[in-house]
Amino acid sequence: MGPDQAEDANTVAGVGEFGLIHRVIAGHEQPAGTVLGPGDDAAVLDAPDGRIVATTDVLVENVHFRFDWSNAHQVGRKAVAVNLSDIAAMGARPTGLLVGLACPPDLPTSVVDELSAGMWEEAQSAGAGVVGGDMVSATALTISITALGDLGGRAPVTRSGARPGDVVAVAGRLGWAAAGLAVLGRGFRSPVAVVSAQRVPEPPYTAGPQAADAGATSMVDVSDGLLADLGHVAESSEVSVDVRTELLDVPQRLVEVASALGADPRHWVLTGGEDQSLVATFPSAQAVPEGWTVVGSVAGGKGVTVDGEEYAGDAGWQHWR
Ligand SMILES: Nc1ncnc2c1ncn2[C@@H]1O[C@H](COP(=O)(O)OP(=O)(O)O)[C@@H](O)[C@H]1O
Ligand SMILES: Cc1ncc(C[n+]2csc(CCOP(=O)(O)OP(=O)(O)O)c2C)c(N)n1
Ligand SMILES: [Mg+2]
Ligand SMILES: [Mg+2]
Ligand SMILES: [Mg+2]
Repeated sequence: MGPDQAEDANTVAGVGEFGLIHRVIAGHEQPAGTVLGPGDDAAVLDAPDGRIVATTDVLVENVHFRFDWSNAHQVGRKAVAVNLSDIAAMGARPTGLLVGLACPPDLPTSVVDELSAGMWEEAQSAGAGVVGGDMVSATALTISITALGDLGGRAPVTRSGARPGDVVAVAGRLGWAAAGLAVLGRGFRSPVAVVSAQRVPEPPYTAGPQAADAGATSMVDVSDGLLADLGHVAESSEVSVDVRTELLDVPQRLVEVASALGADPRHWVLTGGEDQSLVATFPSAQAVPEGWTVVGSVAGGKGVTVDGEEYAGDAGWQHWR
């Protein structure tokens, strides 16, 4: 760090580790169930049924977000949303978040403030709070979040419970964030509906516990792409999954954006990540709760097909490819 950064009270280096921690832990009311929030060596959360769900996702600047595409508040919301969709995908309700922030020294403190505000907004929308974290120096802004959730006495819905004869259903949007990524990647900022979806996903948090209560046999959130994430269910459950395109909604908005960009909207719906929707399997169509749409079925065998055929393109996002 140069002396300039240490002296500039508006950068993270100027404020220092503990100054930064004070900024983010003050001024928020913890939800009921948080016995002890940030400030001690660990947080304490009530876990009435004695079982806690825990998950971690890391976001790195220029890999998961760009500040010329999104502002810090939006990035904060997204960082929380991608974690809380994993909690929902187990059939649980989010309770608390632990936020690891690795900041370059010249990062303005205003960015940390906005990130923190966005995180709190998204957390509170799902009934959770930020109960702790860590602040360190780094060369690239990195956000590592651990989310905790309460199963409320439910059995966890895993990736491995799908059975031949089950139906596959989706709650939430598909393809919107991918359309937004394509738009932003070409230097455009509109249409705002798809760009907003890329900036801040809208996971159907309550649909996770709802599906669990309805007897979902397996569930996963769609972070990498419907086909890619169903691939994890198929592998873990030792079944095959077929997605029927006649059951898949390809929204008019996506059709329009795709036609402007010369892209295939169906490809976004099938393989686009980052909408953080939920896909689950249910023993029958009658068991599928309101708000969920049947998109396919489970059979014996292996792998994921579309209309009975292997999909020609990539099934979803993979790092280092
Ligand atoms: N470094 C790691 N150490 C241990 N487990 C890991 C690590 N990275 C990923 N996992 C586990 O591998 C599984 C798949 O990870 P991932 O594809 O990131 O899931 P998701 O898309 O739900 O975030 C998860 O159970 C995750 O906790
Ligand atoms: C700057 C930028 N480039 C590319 C993307 C697209 N992108 C980055 S990560 C990702 C998939 C999901 O992220 P991952 O880290 O795999 O989350 P997980 O599956 O573990 O939940 C996608 C589609 C983006 N959001 N921002
Ligand atoms: Mg992950
Ligand atoms: Mg997941
Ligand atoms: Mg992934």
